[in-house]
Amino acid sequence: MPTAPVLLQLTHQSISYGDHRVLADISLTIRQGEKVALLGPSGAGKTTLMNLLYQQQPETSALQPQGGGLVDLLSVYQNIFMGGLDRFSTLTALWNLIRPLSSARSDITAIAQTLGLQDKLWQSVDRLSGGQRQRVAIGRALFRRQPVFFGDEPVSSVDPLQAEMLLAYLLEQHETAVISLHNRQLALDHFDRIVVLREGRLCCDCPARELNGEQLDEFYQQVSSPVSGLPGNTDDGWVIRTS
Ligand SMILES: Nc1ncnc2c1ncn2[C@@H]1O[C@H](COP(=O)(O)OP(=O)(O)OP(=O)(O)O)[C@@H](O)[C@H]1O
Repeated sequence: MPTAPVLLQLTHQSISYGDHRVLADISLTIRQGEKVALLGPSGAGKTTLMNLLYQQQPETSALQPQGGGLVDLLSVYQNIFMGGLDRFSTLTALWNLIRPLSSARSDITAIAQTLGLQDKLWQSVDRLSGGQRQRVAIGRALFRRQPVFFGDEPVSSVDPLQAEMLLAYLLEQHETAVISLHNRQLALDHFDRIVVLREGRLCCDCPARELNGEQLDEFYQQVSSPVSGLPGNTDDGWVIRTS
């Protein structure tokens, strides 16, 4: 089978805030079509890494930042519409604020229905629950209609059943995805590849089928990698690193 083209690539990349090193010597290649889960303890550098990757393909990507990045005083409809702003002229977008465009309206209504938000379409998002707000942010990413999805804990505020369904839907709707999660089982069940960061370093980059929950749990506890016994190189060209 031919190897898919490289979509995103970092080579020995480091990032510091002042004298605080946040990412250290990261080399990472993501190919078209890959579904990559990004794991690691809080503060490990996942958001920083995701932003770095997103900056390589902003025009063809939808980014769902941590917290959603919604505009509180606008409605669910308007927030979802913002995902597609690039496709409309400024005048059309402004007009849409006053009177929703019929074409966008039918698309956004369909997205809201898929996300169980049809009853909230005209409500301002500051009156929604955390899980509902997160679904609006997913709707905005879906309306962006791009092949690549970056999600920073995109389903952390919804209940476990919804999290499974929404994650599966997001992965189905995007050709390539990089998603940070704290739920290790979701990562194992839904992704091809799992990348784990610890203290700004890559400590695991491995096909999901070669990992289990206990190994992933240990990344949150131990200094050394629990998969150090696994082969260093796989047929897919992924390298397992130990911290
Ligand atoms: N703008 C900033 N200025 C200074 N330090 C920052 C900034 N953004 C992040 N950091 C620091 O960089 C480190 C990595 O942060 P990052 O948000 O990338 O981690 P994370 O793995 O996504 O964490 P979490 O799982 O809690 O969201 C943290 O120590 C954080 O305090």
